[in-house]
Amino acid sequence: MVKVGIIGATGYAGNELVRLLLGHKDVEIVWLGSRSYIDQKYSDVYRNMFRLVDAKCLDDNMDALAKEVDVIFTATPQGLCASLVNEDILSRTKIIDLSADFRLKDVKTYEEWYKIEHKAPQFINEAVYGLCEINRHKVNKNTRIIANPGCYTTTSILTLYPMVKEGIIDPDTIIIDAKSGTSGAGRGAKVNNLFCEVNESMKAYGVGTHRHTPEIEEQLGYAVNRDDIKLIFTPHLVPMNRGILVTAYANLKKEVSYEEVKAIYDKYYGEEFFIRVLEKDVCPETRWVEGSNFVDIGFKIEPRTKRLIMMGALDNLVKGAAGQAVQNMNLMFGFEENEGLKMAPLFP
Ligand SMILES: NC(=O)C1=CN([C@@H]2O[C@H](COP(=O)(O)OP(=O)(O)OC[C@H]3O[C@@H](n4cnc5c(N)ncnc54)[C@H](OP(=O)(O)O)[C@@H]3O)[C@@H](O)[C@H]2O)C=CC1
Ligand SMILES: CC(=O)N[C@@H](CCC(=O)OP(=O)(O)O)C(=O)O
Repeated sequence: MVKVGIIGATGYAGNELVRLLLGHKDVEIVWLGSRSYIDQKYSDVYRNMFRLVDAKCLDDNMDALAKEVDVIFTATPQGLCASLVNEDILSRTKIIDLSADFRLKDVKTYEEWYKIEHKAPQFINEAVYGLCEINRHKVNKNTRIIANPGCYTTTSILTLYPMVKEGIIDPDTIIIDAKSGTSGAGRGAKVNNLFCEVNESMKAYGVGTHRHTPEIEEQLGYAVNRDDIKLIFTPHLVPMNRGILVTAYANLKKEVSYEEVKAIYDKYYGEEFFIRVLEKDVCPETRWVEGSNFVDIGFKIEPRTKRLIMMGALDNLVKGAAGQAVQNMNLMFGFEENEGLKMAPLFP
């Protein structure tokens, strides 16, 4: 059995990790790390775990944890993983970081967009950007650190990547309109996320400044060997618990038919367990992926404006966080990539 520790187990992404790992046949959770609930029973914090998890929450001592487990998940705020990790820890255990600390390859870009000093830049190059469907060849038993992509970026990149890579769209014209359920903002109390602030309303935020913009630009840039792609990314907060919906627009570089675009999506994703390219004229909906590790993708050619409209939906806490992290763990330990992740979406 692979021994697992979770730092940030009491957050939304952490709780989702616990839920998924409980259903994984090769894993034992031995450390539930917290900051605010140390020595309290985990199932008192999350009553969905009553009679399923008997353990108490421990602290976030990564040095001690590294001596006990084979892999540590960090589901913690930006900057924390980088402030804890060191060479001794990485020589003992693997790290799958759900935050953004190791996602951007340029430390200056990270510090500029996150407004925090990076405390472990020496590990940035080593970290693998764990977008499994694109980078799985880079993840294996020797991988020590995974930068697990987040919810908006996973949806945006997977939806756009084949079209950028195959030169169907002009990457300098991309506009991404994204919507997220409120769990995307975490469990911490914030006025903006109170029921009356979110319910029956919708709003854009981080307009022109959201920190996921450079991450999407960087990853799509790798598809065409460029480091200067600039795109617009506008996230919106919507009154639902879970789910991300991305609608992306870009200019077509040439005239294409439905069959040509569909053939490209099928070439990239036809064999992928977790990516479902939908049938003609079917638009992805968050409700059809909720609770699962699936990403649903659809598209429409808009001949009047010579644009392609690409749509993607996933569950921010599963494929956008904990599910993708477990998928990466499976690759790192040589398990079936979908072990513990085969569940069908919830509905209603
Ligand atoms: N929510 C989502 O949909 C997604 C989240 N992510 C990323 O995952 C990470 C966690 O997000 P999320 O679960 O939403 O956040 P939450 O706010 O729900 O949880 C944060 C967790 O981190 C712990 N924590 C906070 N500060 C510290 C600290 N100084 N030392 C130790 N532990 C600390 C908290 O402990 P305690 O509860 O004990 O205070 C809690 O367990 C973030 O980096 C986020 O960007 C990525 C993709 C999607
Ligand atoms: C609704 C909401 O507030 N969402 C968060 C994204 C959360 C997240 O998952 O961030 P990472 O992908 O970087 O880990 C935000 O916009 O900051």
